[in-house]
Amino acid sequence: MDYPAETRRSSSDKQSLDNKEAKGFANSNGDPMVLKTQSIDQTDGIIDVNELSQVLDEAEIEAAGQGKGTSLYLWALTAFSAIGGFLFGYDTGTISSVLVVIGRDLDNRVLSDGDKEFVTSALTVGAIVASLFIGLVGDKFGRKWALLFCDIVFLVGVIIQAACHQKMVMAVGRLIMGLGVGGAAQLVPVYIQEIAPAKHRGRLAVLNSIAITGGQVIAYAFGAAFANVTHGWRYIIAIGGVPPIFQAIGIHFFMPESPRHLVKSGHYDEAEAALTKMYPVATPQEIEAKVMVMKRHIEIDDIGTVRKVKLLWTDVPTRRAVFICGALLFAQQLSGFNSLMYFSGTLFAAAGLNNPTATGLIISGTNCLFTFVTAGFVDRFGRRRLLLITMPLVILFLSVTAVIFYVMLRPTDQQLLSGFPYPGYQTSLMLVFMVFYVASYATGLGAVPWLHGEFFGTQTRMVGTSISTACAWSGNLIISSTFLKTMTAITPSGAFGLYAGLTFMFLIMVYFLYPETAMLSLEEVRSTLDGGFNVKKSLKVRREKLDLWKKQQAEQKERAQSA
Ligand SMILES: O[C@H]1[C@H](O)[C@@H](O)[C@H](O)[C@@H](O)[C@H]1O
Repeated sequence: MDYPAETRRSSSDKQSLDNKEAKGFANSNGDPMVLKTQSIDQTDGIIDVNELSQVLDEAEIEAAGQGKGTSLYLWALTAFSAIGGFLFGYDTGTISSVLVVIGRDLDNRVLSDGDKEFVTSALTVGAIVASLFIGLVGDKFGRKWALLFCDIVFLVGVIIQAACHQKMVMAVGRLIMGLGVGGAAQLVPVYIQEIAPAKHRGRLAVLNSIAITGGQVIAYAFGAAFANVTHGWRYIIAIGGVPPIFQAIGIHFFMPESPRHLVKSGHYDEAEAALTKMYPVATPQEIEAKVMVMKRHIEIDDIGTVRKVKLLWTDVPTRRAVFICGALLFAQQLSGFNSLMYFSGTLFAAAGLNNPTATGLIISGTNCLFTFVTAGFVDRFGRRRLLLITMPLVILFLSVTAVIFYVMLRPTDQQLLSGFPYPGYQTSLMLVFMVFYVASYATGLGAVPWLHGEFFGTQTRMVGTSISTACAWSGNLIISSTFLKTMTAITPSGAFGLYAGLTFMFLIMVYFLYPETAMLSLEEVRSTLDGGFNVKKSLKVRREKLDLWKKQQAEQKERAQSA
């Protein structure tokens, strides 16, 4: 459809434009974001598009046509793009099992702790690099083509690793794979957030976290299955080549571009078609309104890469977003979960558990299972509340694990010695508390920080999330490259105690600075950071929205009953 300066609407549509009133925050200029109490009935059905998008509450436009739930197509699309998350999980998950069974296959010698950390961290370095540039690729060529690029890179990384015989070649393969992993980690949540309706945005985005953690479980399962197969680790890695091929084909034939990107590149018809499929109960007018709002934003947004990057610092609310999102993703990593993800095989083998890879499966399985809990609660319950409940539990269970380690390792002078007969009940107790720790991590810190795209305006979403994603991978690098050495330097109990202390520090930050974003439209979320971190205000707006939503639900029910 051509978008003329004027759009004709039916009188019932006009009615629905009357007396709009929605409370929001002040924008960065200090103007209230109350959008808007104004009648345009006098326009005899002809509405200027700019006027229209100013008159309509953008939150309402975002909500328009969503019906009772989210369309099957939207779920399918989210699940399909989350294959990127699955690859992130699978490729970070395989290393633990690979390191256990790799034996003398590289350079014809057993890998040292340093070698293991080196090979493990190579992927993370690649991921940091990718997260810093993939946002620009996604902005220029579109989210889906950037994701296709990641799939190709994944494949190259898989082939190099599965065929390698030297540590250095393995590291190069992991570095290349890291480019794909980091790219997907950055693109997929943003793509999902851009297509998702406000009410279910959290849940849909958490689907990506489920894919990540599910990928890790499957990596462990294959690890266990191939544990006794000669050169089984090569098969474990090679299997990871299947999903990128599948996704690449799907991207070509089925996946629509993010409507926002389509509008940006002037493909209004395609944007409309994509939105119509995503919101099957929306009227053509509602779809039009959505496209118009996007168009208006994009006109304001199109400011060039250098200015966008500058805005990360010069625009104060955006700077706050970079800080809070980067810090939370950093906190996620410094809570130490990936030390278990990458090294639980090595750790449990040293502690004397018979099947270390299967034990790792318990860890990754718990992580995945509890991410479903997040999906169930993140919108209704709120992101902030989930964090404030689960982070103290993370601290508690990490501390208990530290104490158990302390007691268990007394006979070996606080060093974990492979082959020492540690009492079985102590090792099992350690496993139990690690499982509690992982469950609380997965319900909050594991998934919520990946909703970071919400805090940025469309201008800065890609570059802003690039920075916070890079913070996640930097934290990951710190943990993966130091965990084994930290355990030697400050003892295992010291290492887990350290993670507990760091999480405590970040809990204080969340309490004072992390606003609630559940139920708010992307625009409202963005404005929560105007003039401060506005924690109290965000809670108030969320409560109002929730009340309104409940009221609407009750009215709908009443209408349905009386009909
Ligand atoms: O959100 C994910 C998830 O928690 C994964 O299990 C973990 O390995 C990643 O590092 C994290 O970013």
